[in-house]
Amino acid sequence: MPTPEELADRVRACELRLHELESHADADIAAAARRRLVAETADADLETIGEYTFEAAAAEPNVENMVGAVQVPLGVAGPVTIDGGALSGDRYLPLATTEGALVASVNRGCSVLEAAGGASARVTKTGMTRAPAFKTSGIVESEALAGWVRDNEDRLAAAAESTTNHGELTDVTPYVVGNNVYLRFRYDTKDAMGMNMATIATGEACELIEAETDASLVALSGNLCTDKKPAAINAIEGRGRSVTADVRIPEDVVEERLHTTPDAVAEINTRKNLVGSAKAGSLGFNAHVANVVAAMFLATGQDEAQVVEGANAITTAEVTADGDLYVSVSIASLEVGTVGGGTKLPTQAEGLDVLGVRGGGDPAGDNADGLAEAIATGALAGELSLLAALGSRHLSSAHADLGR
Ligand SMILES: CC(C)(COP(=O)([O-])OP(=O)([O-])OC[C@H]1O[C@@H](n2cnc3c(N)ncnc32)[C@H](O)[C@@H]1OP(=O)([O-])[O-])[C@@H](O)C(=O)NCCC(=O)NCCSC(=O)C[C@@](C)(O)CC(=O)[O-]
Ligand SMILES: NC(=O)C1=CN([C@@H]2O[C@H](COP(=O)(O)OP(=O)(O)OC[C@H]3O[C@@H](n4cnc5c(N)ncnc54)[C@H](OP(=O)(O)O)[C@@H]3O)[C@@H](O)[C@H]2O)C=CC1
Repeated sequence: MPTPEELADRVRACELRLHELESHADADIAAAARRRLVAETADADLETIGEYTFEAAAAEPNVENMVGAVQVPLGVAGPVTIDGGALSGDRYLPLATTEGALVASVNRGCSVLEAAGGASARVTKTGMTRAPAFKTSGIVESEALAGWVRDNEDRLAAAAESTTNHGELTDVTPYVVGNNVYLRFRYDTKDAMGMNMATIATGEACELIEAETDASLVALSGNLCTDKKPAAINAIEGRGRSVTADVRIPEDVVEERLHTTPDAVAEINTRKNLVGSAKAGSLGFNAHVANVVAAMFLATGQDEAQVVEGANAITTAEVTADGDLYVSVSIASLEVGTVGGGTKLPTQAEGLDVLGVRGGGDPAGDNADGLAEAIATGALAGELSLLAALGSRHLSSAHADLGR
């Protein structure tokens, strides 16, 4: 086995390319060799980046040109009682973040949820989408293609599902724009977030379409999916899991633990999260759902670029007839999995263990539903705490005390 320095020398001599080192040494030595080369070029010390605790080989499906690992501090909020469709009982919520005051805020929110008897959570819609773009000769052929798709959903399902043991095609919706046709395939991907699964399955279905119609495939992803970009279609139609968490909090709990009133929280929610967001043209009618989505995504091995879709959330708050505070958070497009992607990495798998949702669920899909419910509960806690901090005018002092 060559040493890192010997491998680095061979790259310097142009005998090997930077991404070929794993073919000549184990993954840890390859990473060490790359670190040397990068440190030399950047004139930087990368010692801490090299102090990772898992075997580099474990990350081979997740990263290329590995040089080490970035460590993000991990905190927990809770425990909080969740009455979910898939997840029930007390859970600590794992949150990986560098934003001081965030975990404290979610923790305070969880303590309020506890004092109110816990949160309820349910997944209301499931489906990962992929929408290839087809080119036709014009509207006559576009309309014919849309018709062919509607008449042949069974054949498309058979082709798509031939590539997966778990995935099920649930719907194909055509969208026509002149000589462009976008077919939005939707799959139940069970416990997988499902982007690889849906992409591979859709590729197979596209071969059938090209064989049977005159349309030609331009791109397997035509952006109407929509992955990793802000898009109203996800906020309206959902993508991944559509999930809601809610709670009803007695007035005295709001006053004692949040230093504000149900009226103040409801008014701030309307003027900030609803009217303010509408005026801004935002898709996120919430305060900071992305904070919890991002922190729990990092902690549990989700695809962090999909925080974009995870921020498509609406927070509602109202005072009930007997003066309590009702608050809900509905995330329209939360793309989560408990198998595949980054979920197998050792620290991320332990993050899933904190919630009790590592791996495949029984029945399949239950663990990913449970993860979605836990994230929605964390988002609810975060919304409550931040809305209350705005009500009690504690936002800037909280961040001055904890975040600097
Ligand atoms: C900071 C607090 C919680 C203080 O809140 P407080 O009520 O003054 O604190 P407290 O000392 O009375 O403690 C209350 C509870 O908070 C928790 N707590 C308190 N301190 C800690 C700590 N060190 N570590 C862990 N948990 C903590 C804990 O649950 C504690 O209960 P206890 O366990 O003691 O019975 C509150 O002021 C707060 O939540 N502020 C809001 C901060 C926040 O939500 N920041 C989020 C990021 S803001 C942002 O990124 C987005 C933004 C704002 O730009 C979006 C927008 O435009 O809206
Ligand atoms: N390809 C693309 O365009 C994109 C890819 N990604 C990346 O895709 C990855 C996620 O894709 P994803 O398809 O979720 O993961 P993987 O590609 O890692 O595949 C997961 C596989 O796990 C198997 N599996 C085992 N048990 C279960 C179960 N209980 N439920 C569901 N599947 C199970 C399935 O195999 P089987 O299918 O045989 O049933 C499934 O295909 C991430 O790394 C992400 O970053 C992200 C965006 C776009």
